[in-house]
Amino acid sequence: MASTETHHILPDPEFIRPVKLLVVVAPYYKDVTDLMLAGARAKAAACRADLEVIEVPGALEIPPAVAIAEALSNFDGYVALGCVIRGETTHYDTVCNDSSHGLMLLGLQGACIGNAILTVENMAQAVVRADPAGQDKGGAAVAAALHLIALSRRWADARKGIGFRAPEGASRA
Ligand SMILES: Nc1c(NC[C@H](O)[C@H](O)[C@H](O)CO)[nH]c(=O)[nH]c1=O
Ligand SMILES: CC(=O)[C@@H](O)COP(=O)(O)O
Repeated sequence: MASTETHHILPDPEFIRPVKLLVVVAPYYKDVTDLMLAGARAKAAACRADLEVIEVPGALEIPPAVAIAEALSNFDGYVALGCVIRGETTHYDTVCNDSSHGLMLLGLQGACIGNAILTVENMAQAVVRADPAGQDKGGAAVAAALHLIALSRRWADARKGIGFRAPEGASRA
């Protein structure tokens, strides 16, 4: 008669790979991105994720930096930190639309990206959203990237049968 015993399969420690995140910061408004970086670091520490931080001149350079890293390095995911404040011309629209659209295109190709490029009317709006004690958009972007990484690993490992090892003698569930 078939055993009715339930075998609890355990995550195999060798398959719990630490997460490597690349944080791409555009310090066009450094006081704002410093706040978001503090929130990002706190969230990453709480989730035991490793962070590497690089800077680019502005928000328009964030998607290309992510694309280069995705092509040439081995990060599990990316966090975009930037702040775009409307000026006198339509350049605001270009910077906002092209930076967010660029990240979305990379995401649709499988890059795990949390986007905290703030697009605001003034500095007061930016600070409220950047402050870890406020809306903590930097921490939220880390959480978003980690969520996508978890999904990616869940389905990749399932496809390869990786991640779980039944106890000795147990039949694989
Ligand atoms: N106005 C803002 C910019 N503008 C700069 C562009 O992002 C870009 O670096 C430049 O056009 C050179 O390619 N960047 C921000 O991050 N925030 C702004 O408010
Ligand atoms: C978001 C921008 O590109 C903006 O800061 C540029 O200011 P302006 O439109 O006054 O040239």
